[in-house]
Amino acid sequence: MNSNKPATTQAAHSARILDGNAASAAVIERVHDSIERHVAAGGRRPGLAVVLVGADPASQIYVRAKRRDCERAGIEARDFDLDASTSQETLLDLIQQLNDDPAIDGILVQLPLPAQIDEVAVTNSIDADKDVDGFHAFNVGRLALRQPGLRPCTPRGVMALLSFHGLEIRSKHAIVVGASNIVGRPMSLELLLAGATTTVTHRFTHDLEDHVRQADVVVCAVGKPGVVRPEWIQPGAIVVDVGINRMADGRITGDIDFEAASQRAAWISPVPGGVGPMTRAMLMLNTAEAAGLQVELPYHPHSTG
Ligand SMILES: Nc1nc2c(c(=O)[nH]1)N[C@@H](CN(C=O)c1ccc(C(=O)N[C@@H](CCC(=O)O)C(=O)O)cc1)CN2
Repeated sequence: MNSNKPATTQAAHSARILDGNAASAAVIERVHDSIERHVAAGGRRPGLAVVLVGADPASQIYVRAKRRDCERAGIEARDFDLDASTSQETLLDLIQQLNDDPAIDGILVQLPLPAQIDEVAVTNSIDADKDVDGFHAFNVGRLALRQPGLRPCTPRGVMALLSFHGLEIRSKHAIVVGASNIVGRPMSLELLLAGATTTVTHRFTHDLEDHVRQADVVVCAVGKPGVVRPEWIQPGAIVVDVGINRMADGRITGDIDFEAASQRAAWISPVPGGVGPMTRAMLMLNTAEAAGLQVELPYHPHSTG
């Protein structure tokens, strides 16, 4: 070992990790505590209907994990696994039964649905008070009008992940890359609600690079590896990667090169282990709230306005 080597090499900067596994475990524990207190006091255990249509491999993984989360949280999961050829009418009939069932507090229909079924018709057929995915037009409207009710799980999970790590968003310039109904649009509403100056980019946006370069907070939800290049990220930015891309070898990766972006960002969420577990934890939280329970959270939610 050469002890005379000049100490000129600087340690490479590495971002701090937005740890979705730790944050989600903390939320699920609080949901569990609240439910067990309620049940010990003679209350009914919350019930979640978990509906999977078809056998999409990714959906099967997510639904299996959600059913496991229900066990951890003390929520009664009722499983409905329907054939890929199920008609829209059959699915709407099932949702009507679940809407009318007093033992069911939340209804989750895993997306995407097979092509013969209209997703909008299905999500809007769920009783808005049981809409634990927060996709019903009424619940999205509430979020838009600063009267949040049941909120979409992924955007709520991103906000919870930031809060869990003590990150303040108010007055920051945030960019949401991708404008899907499930993530991008409600994500922009969450950021607005938290007081961020919010830009949403989408497939018709010119000069994505210019927008990303100006952002203090980058939330990327496209589902395309490399869509945001690491060199566009402002030094010290917060990077939240919502993308989940399955590689040929079975591994999953996000939309942004994690190693390279870590050299510039102050904080970054990994894939796996970032937003995905938070999406699931928010489903548990929404179900407890739909059942009328108050859950004391392990973080201070962003103040709204
Ligand atoms: N009804 C819904 N459908 C879909 C939603 C949703 O919120 N409600 N969102 C996405 C997928 N999604 C939720 O279901 C989801 C995505 C990822 C994860 C997750 O736990 N990811 C893990 C990795 C899991 C793996 O190995 O693949 C991680 O990132 O660490 C959970 C849920 C579309 N559909």
